[in-house]
Amino acid sequence: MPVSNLPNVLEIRKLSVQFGRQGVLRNIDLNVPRGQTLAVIGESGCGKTVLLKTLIGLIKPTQGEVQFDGRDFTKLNDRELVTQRIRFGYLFQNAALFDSMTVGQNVAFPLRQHRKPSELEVKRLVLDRLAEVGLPDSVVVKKPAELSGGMRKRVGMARALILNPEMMLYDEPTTGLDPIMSDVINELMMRTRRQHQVTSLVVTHDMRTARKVADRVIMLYPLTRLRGDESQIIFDGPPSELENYPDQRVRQFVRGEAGQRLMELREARGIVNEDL
Ligand SMILES: Nc1ncnc2c1ncn2[C@@H]1O[C@H](COP(=O)(O)OP(=O)(O)OP(=O)(O)O)[C@@H](O)[C@H]1O
Repeated sequence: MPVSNLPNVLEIRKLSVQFGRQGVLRNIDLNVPRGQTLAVIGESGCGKTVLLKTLIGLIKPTQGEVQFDGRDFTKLNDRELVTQRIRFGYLFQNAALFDSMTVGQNVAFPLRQHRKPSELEVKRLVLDRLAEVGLPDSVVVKKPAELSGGMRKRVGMARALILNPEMMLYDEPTTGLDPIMSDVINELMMRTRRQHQVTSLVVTHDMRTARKVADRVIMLYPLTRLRGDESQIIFDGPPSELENYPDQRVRQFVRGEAGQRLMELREARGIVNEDL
């Protein structure tokens, strides 16, 4: 069955997030079918990470609902949130490993926090997950500082997978990695989807990642520069439609062209036909 025919696991309704007087997200409506890999793109500061954090209750929305598997996350108390959050695996932007712990302790951390495993079970699961992300047993005793950026991301991924999440959230999974290591991470995300049948949401600037791993892409636009009350999601479709999409803000973003943005900056500064 095509992924799009599956029921929604995530339903976001009229979601708005505001910090003081700064509006970041406005009236976001989004349904994500179970098993889909959705990439969220958009320029720096448009609210991609805020969206991700709001989904798992790390940020409270000003308005709206986030239904995961039929449960409104915005209505849960802190204790319920902790229990529900283990259904998500979160790969943070910089892998966010604990520097003072070994790799083994980092990967085992969620397991020890939320279950009561025997030491034998911990060892087996940690080594399994590390093998799954292509890391040898020998890294278990190392500290994160001794690893390369790509290895740290993979350790972060092993940790995110240790409790068998239903949904994976990736925040800039390839940022700061060379093209080969980025592709290793892309392949791992695809394998994780196949092996664990997870739904995935990938926040990324990396168009290679969006094109390769996603069934569907949404592009968010910064609220401050939206025209009137148009939707903040200015693109929603398969990656193949990005390149020639009629909205030039989308085309220029995916092609990495500054055109529209330069014009807006010139307009804001009252400059016409001049270099910035
Ligand atoms: N906890 C917070 N308190 C106040 N403002 C915040 C908070 N978190 C994010 N912001 C603001 O919200 C805006 C959107 O931030 P966000 O991190 O979601 O952007 P982004 O699209 O993920 O950018 P990038 O691609 O650079 O990571 C920024 O202006 C940021 O300063």
